[in-house]
Amino acid sequence: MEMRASEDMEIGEDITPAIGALCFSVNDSFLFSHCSSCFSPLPSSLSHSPSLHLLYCSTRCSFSSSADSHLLLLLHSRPSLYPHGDSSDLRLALRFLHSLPDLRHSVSGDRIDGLLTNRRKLMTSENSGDEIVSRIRDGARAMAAARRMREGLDVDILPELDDVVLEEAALCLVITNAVEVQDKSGRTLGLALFRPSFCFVNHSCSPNACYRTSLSTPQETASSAIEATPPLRIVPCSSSDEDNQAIEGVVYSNTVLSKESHCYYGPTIIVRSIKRIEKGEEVTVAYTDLLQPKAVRQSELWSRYRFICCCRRCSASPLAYVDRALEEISIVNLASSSSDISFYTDKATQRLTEYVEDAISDYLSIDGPESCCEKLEHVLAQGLPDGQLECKEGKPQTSYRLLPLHHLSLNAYTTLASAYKTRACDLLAFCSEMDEQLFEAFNMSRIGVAYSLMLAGTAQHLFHFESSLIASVANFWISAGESLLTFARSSAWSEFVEWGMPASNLFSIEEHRCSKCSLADKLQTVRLHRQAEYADFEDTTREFLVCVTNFTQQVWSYLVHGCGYLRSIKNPIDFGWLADTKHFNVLEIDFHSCGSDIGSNCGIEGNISGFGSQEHSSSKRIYMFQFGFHCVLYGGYLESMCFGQRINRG
Ligand SMILES: C[S@@+](CC[C@H](N)C(=O)[O-])C[C@H]1O[C@@H](n2cnc3c(N)ncnc32)[C@H](O)[C@@H]1O
Repeated sequence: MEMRASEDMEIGEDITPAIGALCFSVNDSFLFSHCSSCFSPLPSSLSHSPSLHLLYCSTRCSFSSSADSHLLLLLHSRPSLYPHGDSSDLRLALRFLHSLPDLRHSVSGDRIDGLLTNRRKLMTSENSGDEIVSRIRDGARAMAAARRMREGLDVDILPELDDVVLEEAALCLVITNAVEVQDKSGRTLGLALFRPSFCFVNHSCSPNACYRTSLSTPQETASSAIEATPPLRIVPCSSSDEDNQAIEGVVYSNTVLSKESHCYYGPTIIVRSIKRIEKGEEVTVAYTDLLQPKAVRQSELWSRYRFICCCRRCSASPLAYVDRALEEISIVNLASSSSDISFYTDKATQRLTEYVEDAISDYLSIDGPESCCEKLEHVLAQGLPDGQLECKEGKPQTSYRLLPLHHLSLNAYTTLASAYKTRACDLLAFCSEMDEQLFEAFNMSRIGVAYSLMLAGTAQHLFHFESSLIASVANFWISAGESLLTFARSSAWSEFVEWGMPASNLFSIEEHRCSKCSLADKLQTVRLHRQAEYADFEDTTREFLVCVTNFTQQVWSYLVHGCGYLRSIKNPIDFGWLADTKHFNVLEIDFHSCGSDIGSNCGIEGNISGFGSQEHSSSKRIYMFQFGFHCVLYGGYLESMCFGQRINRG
């Protein structure tokens, strides 16, 4: 089953109305703070009285009589029943089963009520050792026990595996179709199963659509019911008779769906085009993070959905540039036969992955951010630490380095941007006036800003080759912009700039409006007309890049002062030298020949006092502010393409 466009569509158009959820469930961690029915935050009087029962915000919401509350009691008294963590998918599967009017008529082949369970593929005997299979088995037994408990039956004797086929199928259906639901701040609150119009949309690693979820309370839903609803512009399609039979009657016509979607409250989902789509073309979304290399995407898709993606990007031969960039490491001084290359590359990649993951996990431990920064900067600057990869006897020491666009480098930038920010906040919490710690905190924020720019710049480069990366790029530019704005507005500047200006001067966007680009006007149009004009997208991007190239020249060396790895990056928004194929030869690549000068130093050297006083100039601060303003505007412009009206940030 798949969904095809019923008409031509431009970039940045909603292609479905708000599709309602069939059922939804909050994550375990929000059970006592959010309504189990509509996900709205609970009044503090309720959320401060921990209970083993599900909590609801109103009587209207407390209608559920599925076995989900019994499941919670059961898992609390017998945790060994389901030792796999969060139970929201089990509760969602129970709610789904409970919502079916007639189970006998709902099950058809590998589908329940038209939705694919994928149970046949997920539970085959050759997969029996997989983690997901034991999770489904244990989950299905716990669900069956909870259903027995609701019927008042004995739960001391656990049901046999053969007796939990329906529960197993419902859980497989949830794993195959459910989507995470976020609140306005981007926190994942829970899971939802949406109507078939969304569930029939397949995956691609170069998708032409994306989706956004939103939440509404019963009151908001009632008031929005009077608004005009956009049409459903996709239709289900299948060449299989079995599928067509199974979905008969469950796919709603445009009119019915338009009306019915307003009967729901809680999560809704809207699909939106991120590329031009022609009538009859399949509409696809991403089920996995598109900034991962092919092997990682394939492995994730296989373990959860059991399919091998054959999309345009995955089947490109030779490998698509973006995928090469995300996975290729540089090997310097490799003196071995060509047959050994892939052996060493695989081994080095495995070690680099372990090393980076280990460093990232340090972040959450006590004193973690500091050790995390040290390790990550070390691996970025120097590659695998000595002795991490055994070499054959007599071979010269080989160096394995991550290239700046490698997916592990991208993960490292994300973590470093956040770790430096955390370290700065921690330091500021303990320092009063101008002292060493204030300098250090300022230093940390500065490097954090530089890493967030690296992330945005590298993603922008990849986006040029793979336009479906738009949502990530939007997010990275907004984060980089927000970091720059916060840094420029920081009151610590007044300690360094002799003829400093008050930070309040850096709040007026109008005063600093750019005369060289039209980004601010573009976003204003989006706000006024609730729809952007994306026809001149390429021109807008070009204008933005011209402006930020200028800002980069003004502030980059200041931002990366004293940071060994970042100093080796000449320009964080120009990675054109990497796209030059000759540099991609794994044997030839050498940072030094690519305009980089990674030395033995990494991490921050010295402190801010090492700067000349002219470095902390008011003009630097203003450039920083204008740079941030551009990044937030451009990120907001891209975000409005992917998500419509969610352009409230900045
Ligand atoms: C949410 S459903 C999508 C609709 C589904 N094709 C159907 O028939 O109902 C997810 C399942 O669809 C299938 N699927 C999605 N994208 C696919 C792709 N690119 N290639 C092969 N199978 C895919 C997988 O079986 C996956 O578990």
